[in-house]
Amino acid sequence: MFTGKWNALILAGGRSSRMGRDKAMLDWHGQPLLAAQVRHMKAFGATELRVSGDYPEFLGIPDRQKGLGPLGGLHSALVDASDGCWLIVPVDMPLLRQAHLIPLVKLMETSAAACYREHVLPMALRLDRHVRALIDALLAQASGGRSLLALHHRLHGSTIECPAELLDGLRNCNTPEQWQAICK
Ligand SMILES: Nc1nc2c(ncn2[C@@H]2O[C@H](COP(=O)(O)OP(=O)(O)OP(=O)(O)O)[C@@H](O)[C@H]2O)c(=O)[nH]1
Repeated sequence: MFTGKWNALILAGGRSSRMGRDKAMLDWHGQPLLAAQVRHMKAFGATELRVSGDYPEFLGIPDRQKGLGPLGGLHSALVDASDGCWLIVPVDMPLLRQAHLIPLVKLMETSAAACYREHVLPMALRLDRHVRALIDALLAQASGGRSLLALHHRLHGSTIECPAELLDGLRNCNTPEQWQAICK
C-alpha cells in the first residue's frame, strides 16, 4: 500500500571523473552541493533521508562494493531501509524542485518505479521484497545489466514527460562547463 509519504536517497558516491573534482563538494552558494541537496530534500518533505557515498559528515553510507555504479550505491544505502516510496536523487542536479519530485511520488500509487523521459534520475521506487530481490539479481549480472535504467525497465516503470517550464531544473552537471552554465 502506498501512503503518500516518501523518503529520499541522495546518490553522491560517483567518481566525478568528467568534472575532475568531487561534484558533491562543489560550492553552491557558499555550501557544498551535497549540503544543499540534503537541505532541499528535507524542505521538500522527505520523511527519511539517506546519503549514498563516503561522506561521514553527512552520515553517508559507503558502497559495500566499489565500482557497481548508481545501482550498487542504491543497494548499499537501502539494504536496511524501510519499505515504501524512495526518491533516488543525484547530487548533481541543484535546480531540482519539489514540483519535479511530487509527480514521480504520485505515480507510486500505480507503478513500482517512475522517472522522466529526459533522465533516469530522479527516480521514484516503491521498495518492497520483490524490488529488493530484483536489485540483487541485477547486481549479480554482468556490468551492462547493473543500471538504474535496467531496474526501471524490469519493473515496467512509468516514464513521464517533464513540463517545458520545469525542464531547466532537470539539468545536471557532469563537466566544468555544465557546472559554470548552471551557476550563471
Ligand atoms: N554510491 C554511488 N553513487 C554513484 C556511483 N556512480 C555514480 N553515482 C552517483 O550517481 C549519480 C549519477 O552518476 P554519474 O554522474 O553518471 O557518474 P559520476 O561517477 O558521478 O561521474 P563520471 O565519473 O563523470 O561518470 C551521481 O549522483 C553520482 O554521484 C557509485 O558507484 N556509487
